[in-house]
Amino acid sequence: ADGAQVLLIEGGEPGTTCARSGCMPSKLLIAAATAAHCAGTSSVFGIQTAPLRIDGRAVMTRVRAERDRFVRSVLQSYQRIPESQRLVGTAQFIAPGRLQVGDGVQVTAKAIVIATGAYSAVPAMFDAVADCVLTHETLFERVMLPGSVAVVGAGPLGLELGQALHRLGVRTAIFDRGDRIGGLISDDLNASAARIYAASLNLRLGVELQAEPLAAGLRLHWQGPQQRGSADFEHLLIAAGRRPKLQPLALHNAGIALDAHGVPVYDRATLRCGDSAVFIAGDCNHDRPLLHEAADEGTIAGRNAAACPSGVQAHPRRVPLAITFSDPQIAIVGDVVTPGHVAGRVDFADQGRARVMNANRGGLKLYGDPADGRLAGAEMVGPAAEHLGHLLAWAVQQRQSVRSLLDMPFYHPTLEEGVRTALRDLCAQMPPSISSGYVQRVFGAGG
Ligand SMILES: Cc1cc2nc3c(=O)[nH]c(=O)nc-3n(C[C@H](O)[C@H](O)[C@H](O)COP(=O)(O)OP(=O)(O)OC[C@H]3O[C@@H](n4cnc5c(N)ncnc54)[C@H](O)[C@@H]3O)c2cc1C
Ligand SMILES: NC(=O)c1ccc[n+]([C@@H]2O[C@H](COP(=O)([O-])OP(=O)(O)OC[C@H]3O[C@@H](n4cnc5c(N)ncnc54)[C@H](O)[C@@H]3O)[C@@H](O)[C@H]2O)c1
Repeated sequence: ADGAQVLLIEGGEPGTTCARSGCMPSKLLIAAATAAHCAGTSSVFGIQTAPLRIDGRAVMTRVRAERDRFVRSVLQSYQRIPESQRLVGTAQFIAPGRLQVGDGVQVTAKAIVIATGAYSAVPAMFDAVADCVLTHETLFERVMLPGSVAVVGAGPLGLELGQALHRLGVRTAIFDRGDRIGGLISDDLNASAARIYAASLNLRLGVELQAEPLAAGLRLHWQGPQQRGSADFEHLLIAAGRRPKLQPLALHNAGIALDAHGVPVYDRATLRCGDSAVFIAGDCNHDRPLLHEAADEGTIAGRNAAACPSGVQAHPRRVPLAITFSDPQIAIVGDVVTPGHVAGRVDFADQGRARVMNANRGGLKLYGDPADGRLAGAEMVGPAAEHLGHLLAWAVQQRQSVRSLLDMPFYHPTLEEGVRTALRDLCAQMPPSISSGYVQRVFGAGG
């Protein structure tokens, strides 16, 4: 990188979390689940299919075969790194700027980048049923789909995998001790999402759990302000958050400050830990644990490590964008929390194209800054949120105003017309100096 001599130290299975047990196998499972769901719900269009039969072994065979292809492709890039620049073993600091790798080799470096990822945290309360616990690291290794699964956590991971398993015929229930779903922030969209998902999933929010082992499987008890119950399951799928994988690094020897959770204190524009020559990138810094952010951070940390100490630079970061690939999808874009920002909305229940597709569920909320008329952020649960989320993120990053976005073309009949409805509503919430004079140009129905 940038002329520096580099050594890559890998302590586990190379091939990345994304390809091995994260983004790619989860999307492969979701693709199978979507195929089953479409076949099972086609009667709404007047199309009858023979009784649906899901071959769990064939589903898992395809998931693993395609997953292995993605892993192989990562490994090919890894193997293109000259052998002299790769070291296998778990790294730990023994002094600032000095690492021990595995049992033997010691490495001294002018700068060190920590990019050790994260791991699924299995709460200690499930120790008694440890034999029944699945995580994203073990689920995709299975040859068959499980018979029944209780999913702990309704964040992006629990919602994606829980819904996919349900659609593939696995008896599934999703539990969360909080009341949020898929990372949604606004109360009204979150409540609407919870209603939508609860209509098809056994979704239990705001409950505390207790698990007891059975001869085969486990019994799960749940209790919350409005509900209590128990049921037996073969497995628990833990989707209760991922923690930075920092423990093996012995960071107390690294000469850097740590926060209350043991994560290095660092600057998110440079990824540098204090004034040290240590940089931290990806899931292990617990900031934006997503693939495109981890890749950006790797580049920034690598460049700055090569230039350290005199040439360390602050790098601009992209507008936040997070997508959950559940159905309906969830997208969160930019700034959705600043007090004083105004919001415009659309409900997809009556949106033309969404009704055509029988996907008329959910809503979109756009946030704008009344001081300058700029689109600041968006939150959505609804059809094609992965695509609309991108459009909105690009608009936010380009600092587009709501008025300038309303001047863009909107084809008919499209889901984008729903975005226009929300933009119009947002424009109406802006002060007259920004909203007045806007002429609604309506070509055709829908939207
Ligand atoms: C089920 C699931 C679905 C996901 N879906 C998406 C998605 O759809 N879109 C998205 O953007 N993100 C998704 N993510 C998140 C995404 O996978 C991660 O943000 C990304 O893979 C993080 O990359 P990383 O390089 O930080 O970590 P990793 O890929 O985990 O790499 C860390 C590496 O460090 C090695 N290591 C750890 N400790 C040491 C040590 N002490 N010494 C030496 N080596 C060490 C590990 O072996 C590993 O190879 C998903 C995650 C999960 C779990
Ligand atoms: N599409 C995507 O980009 C995607 C998909 C899956 C995962 N991921 C990434 O993977 C990481 C992990 O995802 P996640 O959904 O596990 O994390 P999360 O922290 O977003 O959600 C975890 C959920 O588990 C709940 N929880 C924690 N302990 C619990 C307990 N004991 N009982 C009941 N509920 C409990 C929490 O209240 C929370 O809602 C995230 O960083 C996410 O960004 C991304």
